[in-house]
Amino acid sequence: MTYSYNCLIVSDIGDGVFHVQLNRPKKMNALDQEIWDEIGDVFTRLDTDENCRVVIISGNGRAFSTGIDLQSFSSGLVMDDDMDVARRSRKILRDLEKMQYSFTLIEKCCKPVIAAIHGHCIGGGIDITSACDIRYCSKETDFSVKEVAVGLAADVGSLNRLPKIIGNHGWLREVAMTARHFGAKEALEQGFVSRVCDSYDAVMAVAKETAKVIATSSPVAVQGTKIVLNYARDHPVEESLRYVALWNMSQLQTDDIAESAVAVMTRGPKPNYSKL
Ligand SMILES: CC/C=C\C=C\CC(=O)SCCNC(=O)CCNC(=O)[C@H](O)C(C)(C)COP(=O)(O)OP(=O)(O)OC[C@H]1O[C@@H](n2cnc3c(N)ncnc32)[C@H](O)[C@@H]1OP(=O)(O)O
Repeated sequence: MTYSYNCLIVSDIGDGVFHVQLNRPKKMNALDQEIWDEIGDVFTRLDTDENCRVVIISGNGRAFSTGIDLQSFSSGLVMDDDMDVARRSRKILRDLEKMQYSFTLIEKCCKPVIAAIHGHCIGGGIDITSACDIRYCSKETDFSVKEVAVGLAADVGSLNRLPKIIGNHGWLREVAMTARHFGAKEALEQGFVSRVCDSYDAVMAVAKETAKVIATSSPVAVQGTKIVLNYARDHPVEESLRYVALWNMSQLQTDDIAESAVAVMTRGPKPNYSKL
């Protein structure tokens, strides 16, 4: 599969690891409609690309992303006067759900997605990274759940996913209601990121290391783990136990288990697992 986009750079960086770079560096990867649509498209395709086992997402230039493109957002808010309230509202609903779904496709992609964050990660940048499986950042990263500062309640994932990531709801409500900026140290303390590195290059190096370990493991096991963890996050334990049992009813029949067991028992190298 070839991946060609206007606002994303997508590269196969080897060992089953793909790198998706947000690429509007002059606008600090602010999110206009085009990049929004491209994010949805690339994760739909990576989901079924059997050469891809893990994805790293990062930003080209000075930032991961400074959130919604405020220029195109404000011009998009000028509504068509010919529409009545009902029709205008239904259009807004459709547009919002489409925008939400682009980021939900990151979560739905059965390949693990690692966010390598640097510079600024603001508003929509938090929405994107909240939908990722693992978040690392560089020590100078500036974070903000900024939506309140631009007059809206965050509606494309932050308010929905952050409470599932961060245990300290008082802290979360404080940063979401004040739009206060916070740094890498605080993001680590609160569990939003799991590692802080010295620079963008160092974050990418650590992300690649983790990605490689995951990519050389059984894709049946890794993808099943993501799918089951997503389910467990949103359902009671009893239901998710049933779900994993039904899932593994088929997935335990994989050759990967016997191959893995031999490698573990003989302390041999990891097997070359078939693509999935
Ligand atoms: C329907 C709703 C769905 C989703 C809603 C999401 C809400 C959000 O995302 S809220 C967050 C909105 N973003 C912001 O508030 C950040 C705005 N940017 C800044 O505050 C600053 O750019 C900065 C991040 C503090 C960096 O400052 P500095 O280092 O001084 O760089 P600049 O000169 O300001 O920026 C360089 C260049 O990028 C353009 N730019 C940066 N961010 C955005 C943006 N979000 N939208 C549009 N353009 C942006 C900036 O205008 C500059 O462009 P020039 O052409 O060089 O002027």
